Amino acid sequence: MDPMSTMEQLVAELNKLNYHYYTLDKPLISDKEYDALYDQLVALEKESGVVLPDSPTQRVGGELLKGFVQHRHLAPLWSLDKAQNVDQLRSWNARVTKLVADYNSKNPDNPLPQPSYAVELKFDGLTLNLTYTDGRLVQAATRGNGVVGEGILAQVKTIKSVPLTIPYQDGTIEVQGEGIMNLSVLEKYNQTAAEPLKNARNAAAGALRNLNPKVTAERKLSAFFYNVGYSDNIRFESHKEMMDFLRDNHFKVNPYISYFENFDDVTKQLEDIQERRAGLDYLIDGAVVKIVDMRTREALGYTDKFPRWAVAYKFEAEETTTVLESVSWEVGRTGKITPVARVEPVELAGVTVQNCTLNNIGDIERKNLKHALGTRVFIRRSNDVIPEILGKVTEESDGEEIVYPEHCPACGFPLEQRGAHLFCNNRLDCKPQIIGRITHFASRDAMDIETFSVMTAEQLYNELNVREPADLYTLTFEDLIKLDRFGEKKANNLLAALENSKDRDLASFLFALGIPNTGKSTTKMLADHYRDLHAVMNATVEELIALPDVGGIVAESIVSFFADPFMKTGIEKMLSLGVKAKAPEAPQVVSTDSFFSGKTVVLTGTLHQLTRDEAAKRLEALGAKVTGSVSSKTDLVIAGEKAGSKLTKAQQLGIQVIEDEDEFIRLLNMEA
Ligand SMILES: NC(=O)c1ccc[n+]([C@@H]2O[C@H](COP(=O)([O-])OP(=O)(O)OC[C@H]3O[C@@H](n4cnc5c(N)ncnc54)[C@H](O)[C@@H]3O)[C@@H](O)[C@H]2O)c1
Ligand SMILES: [Zn+2]
Repeated sequence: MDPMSTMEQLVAELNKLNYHYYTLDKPLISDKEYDALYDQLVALEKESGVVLPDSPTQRVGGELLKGFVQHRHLAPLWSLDKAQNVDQLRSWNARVTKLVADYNSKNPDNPLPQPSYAVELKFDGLTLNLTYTDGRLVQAATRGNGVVGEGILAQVKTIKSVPLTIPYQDGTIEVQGEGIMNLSVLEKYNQTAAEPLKNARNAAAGALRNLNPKVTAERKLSAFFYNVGYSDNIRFESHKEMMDFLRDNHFKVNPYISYFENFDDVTKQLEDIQERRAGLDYLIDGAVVKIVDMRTREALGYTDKFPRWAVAYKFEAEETTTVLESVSWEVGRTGKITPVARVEPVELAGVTVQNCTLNNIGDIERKNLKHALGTRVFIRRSNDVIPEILGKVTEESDGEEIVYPEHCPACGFPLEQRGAHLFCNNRLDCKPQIIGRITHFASRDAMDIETFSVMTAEQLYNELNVREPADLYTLTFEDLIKLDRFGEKKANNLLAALENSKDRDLASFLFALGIPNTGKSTTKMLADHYRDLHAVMNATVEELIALPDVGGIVAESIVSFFADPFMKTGIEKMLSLGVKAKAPEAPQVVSTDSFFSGKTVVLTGTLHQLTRDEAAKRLEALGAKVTGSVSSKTDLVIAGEKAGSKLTKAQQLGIQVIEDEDEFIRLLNMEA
């Protein structure tokens, strides 16, 4: 195809994509894919020197929706030039530096300062432009086509952090920011929504451009503000001054803004932001680098589309689209069946993605994926987690049905549906469940059997008939040495690791058993509370529910786990083979007649003869309750060296204080 026709096609395609993205808030492809097409058009325009009249490279944003009043921005709203990598960022900086040098050679009397830089996060949401007149919010608008936007005042007013009035009352200003939906809010919303939202950006944009402000309010949006685009009366000298103004006027400004004199430090900061990205509660698609000095900004000016004094550094995309090819079903150690999607291989965030999670059948239904085989879907991968399918690209398009299995794919046992999940109840005879249980038992947080892996579990299952964790403790050197890939050393290592594991504490042992719905913190709490394996095994639901953080489901899971004769026999077998399931350290008998018993004690300052932790343990053993802060309920404060505010407070409240460490030790020992 000749370049001209390619360009025409690209322009038509991109304009269609823009319409779906900007006007309908329902993108047809991912940003990553869009950017690739866009870059292709830019390259062709550069090569040919021709720019078609309706090329998207010449305009900002998209068409306005009908139904909203139009708002003409007092100053235009821009798009941002972008850099995909550090080289492109350096080219931007080279252009800036050159323009500044040119300016200075023409204006030697009043030169611009050396460029210095502000680095901000680039929020992925919807641009907001708020108009305040004499301190009152009078209009809020979308960016629209950059010159005219849609008035969405009622919608923006539902954002609780947007100030309706501000202290600054000197005429009219326009303030720009980004309306966003926090990821935690999106997750919560999706838990109960009839139609889950696929993406926080479109969720925010769709909510703000909904004619019904009640819908906007339900989405609980937030916003960050980063620019004063227009003002009747106020001029800023620097970016910093502008940010201070925004903060002083109660706008929510993101805390991650940093300033640099040196361009190399800017690139370091970008790496830092990239590392933080996964921990943020909102989407960012990059960082924005801006020139700090306002006079320099004016001198650099604007192209048709963006300011020359700022650039967006784009991060690797976390979202793309691909075709859902098939679904297979995996059996976990609790018998839970998890659907795993196979997709057409696609590059995403530096790796080739082929498998995605679908969580459970409830998830398939909620995401409207039941008839999605062979259709295009959005997938998302953040950090190292397994990519997730978000939903169909076009809700209307139907593909083949995902057929749910009726029998366990591993053992053929009929499956049972509980809530959103399918389960294979054939616990004693379903290979992946057994392998999963044994592998979990051996894992680091459980029995910590070194060098043990899934492969070991499979080999022991296949060749030595190991069917449950207890069988591990019957293995002999003669058994192991027969196995493939097992030399003398490896066999001895495994036996030694097994021997060591017998000394693991009760909490780890309980965790190793893999009680459904019961994680590490719960097993630790159980061990601390009961201090004895048989006491945990005999606990009743009523008893368990009374414990901290144990709900009905967890209590039921624990009781029915230990009611299972198979589990009981396995545990007794392990005990007889030398597993100790040792109670946590700290004395069992709590003294009731000591100086400290029944007293609420606060430890503060530095002790020299023992650590604060040790002191707390000793006190608890003597029947004291050790707490962190001094209040009227405190009976006694032990003040070590450099004790500060807690000591002062104790003195104010007239609480008994022991400041002499020797005296404290004497009292502790007296009771021992
Ligand atoms: N998937 C699709 O079909 C599709 C279609 C069109 C556009 N897009 C995406 O949109 C991008 C085009 O973007 P655009 O012109 O709307 O926006 P842009 O990427 O050029 O960025 C400009 C916008 O960034 C926002 N921003 C966030 N944080 C900021 C900060 N700290 N300082 C200044 N601005 C900040 C502002 O709202 C501003 O309007 C494309 O790169 C593409 O990824 C996708
Ligand atoms: Zn099975």
